Amino acid sequence: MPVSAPTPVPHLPTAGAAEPARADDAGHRSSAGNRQALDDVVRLAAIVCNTPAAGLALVERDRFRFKARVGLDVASVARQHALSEHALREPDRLLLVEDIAGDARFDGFPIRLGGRRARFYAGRAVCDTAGHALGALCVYDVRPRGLDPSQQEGLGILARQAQRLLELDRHARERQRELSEHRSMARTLEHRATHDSLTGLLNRDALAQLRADPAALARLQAAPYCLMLLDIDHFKQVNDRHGHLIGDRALREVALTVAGTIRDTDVAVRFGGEEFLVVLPATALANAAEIAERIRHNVATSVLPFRLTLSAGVAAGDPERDRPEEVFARADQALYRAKAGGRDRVVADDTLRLND
Ligand SMILES: Nc1nc2c(ncn2[C@@H]2O[C@H](COP(=O)(O)OP(=O)(O)OP(=O)(O)O)[C@@H](O)[C@H]2O)c(=O)[nH]1
Repeated sequence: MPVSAPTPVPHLPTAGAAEPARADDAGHRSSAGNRQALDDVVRLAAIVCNTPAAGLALVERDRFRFKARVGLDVASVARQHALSEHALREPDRLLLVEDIAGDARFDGFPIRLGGRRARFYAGRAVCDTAGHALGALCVYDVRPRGLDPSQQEGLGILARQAQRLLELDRHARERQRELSEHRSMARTLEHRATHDSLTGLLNRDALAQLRADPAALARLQAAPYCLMLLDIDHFKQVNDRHGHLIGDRALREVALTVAGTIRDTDVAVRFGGEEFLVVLPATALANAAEIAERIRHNVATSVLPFRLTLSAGVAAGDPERDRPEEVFARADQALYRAKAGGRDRVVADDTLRLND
């Protein structure tokens, strides 16, 4: 069979696919660099074999989808009509069909090049490392013809290169997946380390981290700022009368109420067993006391099967003048007065005004 005269190889990418090319959706996603390298392999196949068209067709369910192509009018072919299906059956050999029209097995072969039916096909299977066929590297022409031995060898070499590139793609995808698993694991661990598992609020370690970070501390202490301490009343009795599970439910209910009442810029911490600390940046004492009162009211009217109340102490701080420990001590003192005054109430620290 004579080898045809040189046919110009069109430039990539080829326009006019019968079906939009979606090879990257086929689980064969490539990096931009690898995509270019696969395009190069396909173009080189056309140059080596001196054909106007070439493609890397990968199996995607019941179709072959062209991962890279040059000179072809279609983006995919049904497997039942694809010559590459025959190439896969003998992956160690080149499938050479010198005249497609002359072979009844290939009736209905749909590949077209620049509007003309393909008459010549040569394809070499591309397999994964386990030997499973992934698809085929193929060349096409509009005239019946053949390939000389060096062209056949060249197509085989390029099929191996395509296989290497697809393997690199797979490794890159696996690394990407591992990386995203590690990131998600790190996020989970970080969340566990900084949040109370029962209520979902921040824990004391998280508060310590915020205090150790100058930028975060400055945000929390934006003047005037307040500290609020909330402590459930007679919580021991709740546990004793209703059991620890109901006690836990009550804690979650209070945490939800706190989280749902404060602003996004406020920070709520489960500070002890049944004690919560809220930092309210840029909040005046009267406003913080109002928020505490709202929390107290919402908890007292919550949907628990018994009446639950809490006491709150609120104190204001000035970052220029007060150390956080001093503000905390004043909020704690106010909480003590709320408990001593009969519980189910909010007490705002007034020592600052007295001292001023
Ligand atoms: N169910 C449950 N109970 C907890 C948890 N953490 C702490 N507690 C309980 O909270 C109760 C706190 O009791 P106390 O410190 O005596 O205070 P109280 O009964 O609330 O009394 P006052 O604060 O004086 O009103 C204890 O019984 C703890 O066992 C928890 O995670 N779940």
